[in-house]
Amino acid sequence: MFRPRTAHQPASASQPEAGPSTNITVDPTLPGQTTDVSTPPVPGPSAEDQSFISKIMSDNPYFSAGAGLMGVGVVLTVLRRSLTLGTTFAQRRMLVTLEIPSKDRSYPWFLEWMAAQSASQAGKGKRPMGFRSHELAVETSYKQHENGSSEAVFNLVPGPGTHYFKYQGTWFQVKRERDAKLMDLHSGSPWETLTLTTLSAYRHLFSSLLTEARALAEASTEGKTVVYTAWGVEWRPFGKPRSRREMGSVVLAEGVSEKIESDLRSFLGRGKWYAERGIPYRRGYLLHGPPGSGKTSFIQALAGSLHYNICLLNLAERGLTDDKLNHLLGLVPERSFILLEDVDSAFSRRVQTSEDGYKSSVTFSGLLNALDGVASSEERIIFMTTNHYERLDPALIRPGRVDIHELLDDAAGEQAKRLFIKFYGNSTTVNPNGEEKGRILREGETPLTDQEVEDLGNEVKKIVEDESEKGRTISMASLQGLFIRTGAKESLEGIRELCKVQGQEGV
Ligand SMILES: Nc1ncnc2c1ncn2[C@@H]1O[C@H](COP(=O)(O)OP(=O)(O)OP(=O)(O)O)[C@@H](O)[C@H]1O
Repeated sequence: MFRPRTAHQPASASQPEAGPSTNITVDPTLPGQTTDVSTPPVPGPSAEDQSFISKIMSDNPYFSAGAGLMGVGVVLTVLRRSLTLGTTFAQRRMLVTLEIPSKDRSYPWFLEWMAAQSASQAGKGKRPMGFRSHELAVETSYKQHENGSSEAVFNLVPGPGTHYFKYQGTWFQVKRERDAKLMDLHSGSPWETLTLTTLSAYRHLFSSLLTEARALAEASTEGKTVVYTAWGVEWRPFGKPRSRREMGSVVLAEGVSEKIESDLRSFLGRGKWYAERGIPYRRGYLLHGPPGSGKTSFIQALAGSLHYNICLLNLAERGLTDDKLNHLLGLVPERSFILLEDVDSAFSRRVQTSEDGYKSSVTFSGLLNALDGVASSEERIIFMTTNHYERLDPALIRPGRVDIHELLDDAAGEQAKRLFIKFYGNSTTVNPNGEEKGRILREGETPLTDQEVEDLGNEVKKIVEDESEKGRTISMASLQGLFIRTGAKESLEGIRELCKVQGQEGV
């Protein structure tokens, strides 16, 4: 309360001085006045206030409930945190995970294995693996029948998400994750990862599971030749694996096939010998000759006979650069031939131009460097084919790059006879895929005796030789086409008609 100063009061006494504690003299007669007032530096709740708060806390049910809830929340948070930590710790100690990125070779093997498990369980009437999930993916494969026709088989496998399966009595979790942001730049497919988890004690099952998956993948290509083509900077199987072509189904001039095969067989397995002498471990073969003389068929048959696959490379492919070529030739799948077809069209004038005028970015020196493969000491078997030997640059076919040059020509008399017997003989015959089958007679055709086949074969030989003397030849591919279309006797006249002036294009 404001009071006016009285006359007897000294001015100094009535004016408070600055300071933490100021003594003010006031009229003691005034009620409610103290003689010594201390001004506290920080205002705070008085004892009265404190007792008020605690009273509210204890008396007010809302406040006490809130405080209780807060306490429960804190406890739960602590529990949850400890549980997470505990789980992580337990996971680290007790669980083991295996990551298979989509880049890895075992990735398609494992998916194929999962598809096979699913299919076999479904076949046994059980609920197939992964069916518990609502996220399925389809893995389509082809099944080839005895008669050569093929049928698409759809296998449902667990799609992206988490799934469980049992292997050798142990539960596994498999997480299939797809990263929408990450792309495999070369294949254009989304980046995927499979993470397998199981108990640490069963970690050894990972390797047996992957071995089983690999064996299954290999079994599907057993007896087949896989043809790979370049896909960006990696090799990808082209189409389904093909049945191996029998060596006997490709009829070459006397001794040619045996010569190449024995050279290759003696090269294989001599890596140490080459390494000791510092020679790059590679062998190059050039098969040249007119179209339809069996160059590609022979390479296929040779690959089949040695249980090799084929990496087919088209040098005129768009986007193929020196770097990519070098990379591809350095990453050839094991047990594979590299096949460069029609190398003449690629580099006949040291500039590679495709039919539509597209100029490849692969340079001639880039090809030579890639073929030499300075960086690689791995086994390399390179086959090249051409219809125009004379157009090839000598640098491309010099020794060391091409070790064996072999001409596969139009049919010689003896070759034509052997092919005739293969088609019309009673013991063995070949179908167009080169598979040896029992003789299938055409409608109204009477089987020939062995003697008749031999006699007709000799006639075929004579016709081909006579025509050849006149400078008229026939390709093996044309003979094959004729033998497929006509009966044995009619084919003789057909051969005469089909013989062309030597060097004429076409089969
Ligand atoms: N010597 C042969 N023996 C058996 N069949 C052959 C022979 N030559 C060609 N053929 C048949 O002809 C067809 C074409 O043969 P292939 O593609 O191997 O010939 P190519 O010499 O590689 O031809 P191109 O030079 O045009 O590539 C195939 O179906 C094959 O079975």
